[in-house]
Amino acid sequence: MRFDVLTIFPGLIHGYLQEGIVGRALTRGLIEVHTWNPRDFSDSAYRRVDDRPFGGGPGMLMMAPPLLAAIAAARQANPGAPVIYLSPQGQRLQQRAVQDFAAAPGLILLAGRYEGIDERVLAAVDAEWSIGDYVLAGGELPALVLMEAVARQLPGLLGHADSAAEDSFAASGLLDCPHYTRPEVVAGEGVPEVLLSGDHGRIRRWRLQQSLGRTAERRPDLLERRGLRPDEQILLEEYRRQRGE
Ligand SMILES: NC(=O)c1ccc(NC2CCCC2)nc1
Repeated sequence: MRFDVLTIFPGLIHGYLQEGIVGRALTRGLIEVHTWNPRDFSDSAYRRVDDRPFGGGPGMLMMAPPLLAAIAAARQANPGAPVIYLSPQGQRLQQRAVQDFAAAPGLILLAGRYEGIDERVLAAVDAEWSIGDYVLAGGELPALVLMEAVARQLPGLLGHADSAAEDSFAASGLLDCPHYTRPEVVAGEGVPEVLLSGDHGRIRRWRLQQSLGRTAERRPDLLERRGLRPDEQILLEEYRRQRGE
């Protein structure tokens, strides 16, 4: 899958991609990442990409012409890829959308800087997405978040076991259960004995029960939307009894 990122700080994108699973996906050729710097598309002497806002107001805005030219170049290089602008005004990114993006032929990600971009650029943008309700100095981190979330969905990236487990929770719509590894005792705290029992049916049941309980406690909104199977309802009631709720 090919990602094209439009950014005046290409180093931020390439730097992050040296490590981790996205870095590995790059070296393994599972993904390609190209950056386009709007400065290279500026027709001004000083490669200007920003200017003062009409109507006044603090800070600077990114000018439309360099961004529109960079978008056109990226579309040429990544045909069929949707152009996505990362901003707090966008739709909230959730796992469902990540899975849909993973099926796209490619993605072109526009990372803004300064106080934002000229509104007329949005005529060349297919969708606006937000990674959360907070404001960052640039769209590069949101672009990297989207790229990593999508890359993890690509077959062959995580290796069979992990991606299957991951999907089970993403598909289950529940929060993850607690995890433990060696050493068995940490600061006097042991590991739930069920996990040492070797009884895989019991372990699966305990993990589902923990996911249900934690989701009910921390994200009741997720349960609202998802609903519970009768067997899950029973597990959750038992969880609550054990917790003395
Ligand atoms: N929540 C977000 O996904 C998000 C995206 C971009 C951004 N800042 C950018 C947007 C235009 C100038 C800086 N802040 C936050």
